[in-house]
Amino acid sequence: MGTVTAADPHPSFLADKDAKVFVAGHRGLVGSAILRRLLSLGFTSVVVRTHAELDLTRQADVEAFFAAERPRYVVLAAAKVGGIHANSTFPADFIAANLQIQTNVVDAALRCGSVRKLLFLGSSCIYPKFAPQPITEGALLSGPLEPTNEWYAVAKIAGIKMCQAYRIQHGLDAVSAMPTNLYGPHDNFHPENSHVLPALIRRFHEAKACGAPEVVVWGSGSPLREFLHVDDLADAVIFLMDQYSGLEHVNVGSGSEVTIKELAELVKEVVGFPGKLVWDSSKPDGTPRKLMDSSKIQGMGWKPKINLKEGLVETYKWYVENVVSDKK
Ligand SMILES: NC(=O)C1=CN([C@@H]2O[C@H](COP(=O)(O)OP(=O)(O)OC[C@H]3O[C@@H](n4cnc5c(N)ncnc54)[C@H](OP(=O)(O)O)[C@@H]3O)[C@@H](O)[C@H]2O)C=CC1
Ligand SMILES: C[C@H]1O[C@H](OP(=O)(O)OP(=O)(O)OC[C@H]2O[C@@H](n3cnc4c(=O)[nH]c(N)nc43)[C@H](O)[C@@H]2O)[C@@H](O)[C@@H](O)C1=O
Repeated sequence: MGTVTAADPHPSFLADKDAKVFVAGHRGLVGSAILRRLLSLGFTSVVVRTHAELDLTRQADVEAFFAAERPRYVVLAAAKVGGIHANSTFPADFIAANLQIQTNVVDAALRCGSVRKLLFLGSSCIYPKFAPQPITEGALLSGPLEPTNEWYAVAKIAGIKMCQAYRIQHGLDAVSAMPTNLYGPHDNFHPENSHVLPALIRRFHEAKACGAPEVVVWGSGSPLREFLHVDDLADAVIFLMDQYSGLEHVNVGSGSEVTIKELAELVKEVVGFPGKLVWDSSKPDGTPRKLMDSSKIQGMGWKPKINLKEGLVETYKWYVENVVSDKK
């Protein structure tokens, strides 16, 4: 790690800490974790833009930004993201914004001529609804998608293919990482549009604060989900930026799964809500199970470090200190 060899005259990512790194989406769950990790590793020239400063759906603005900044490395963590309800309610936004953002960024990265490596972030929803478990990278495009998020999934599949096509035709070192369901500080805690874990943290917290007797949880409680703390994902992203240059995307998961019922019981315990759970069966369950096979990245040497209970305790503390206190 971090060496220059005769075969490859370029330093590795981790030996190139003064190079310009563009982290797109640096205020989101994933981008903020990657930014923290890069700064703690000693990267000195991380370039960021808020959505208001640079709308990545605007091709001309993205090209102008890349031509002016000429980054050497790009991590694409900007996307239109949401949970099961947001994905099924705003399909046009999810497919259009994501296709635009990723197409503009990957193409501009090639055109500006300075980019040595780009990492694109997809999601485990790219896989077929009934893919054999645990899901290997080879399951891509082997069956129909989960209907609640197929538009988002199609955009993410196009992102993987875009990286592959630009590698094959132009030699751009563009790699793709497919994380499982993520959580941690700077997550989106919106009551309807967020993912399940931040949604439940907020709902249990607010129910406890106002003395409500029960909390409503969506669906049947039976779907299984695999959760990974975003700091573990950030480590994996840095690891792949440094170590991986392949055509195929790479799964990034924790390897352990819980039912939504087990998750709800755990959040209830961590928040300290004394009441009961009520299930709203009018809400969709989504994919019954999506446990990823992460043996490819684990075989290269990356491993997750944070278990769900400790990650949840820390995330709830962050929520109370940063989201609840901001609302006061
Ligand atoms: N959260 C999860 O569970 C998972 C996430 N991922 C992937 O990780 C990546 C990041 O997700 P996550 O951090 O959760 O998402 P967030 O919603 O937390 O953050 C997304 C970021 O992208 C920015 N952004 C969105 N649209 C634009 C735009 N048009 N121009 C510029 N910036 C924009 C947002 O800025 P602003 O807030 O200002 O709009 C925000 O900083 C995505 O590719 C997602 O698919 C993969 C698996 C699971
Ligand atoms: C990462 C992944 O995330 C999304 O897929 P998902 O895993 O189905 O996402 P989710 O976190 O929203 O739900 C997980 C499960 O949890 C249940 N559930 C219970 N109660 C709440 C609740 O209050 N909110 C939410 N959102 N879900 C709830 C919910 O009914 C479902 O059974 C994709 O759209 C796409 O964005 C993607 O790639």
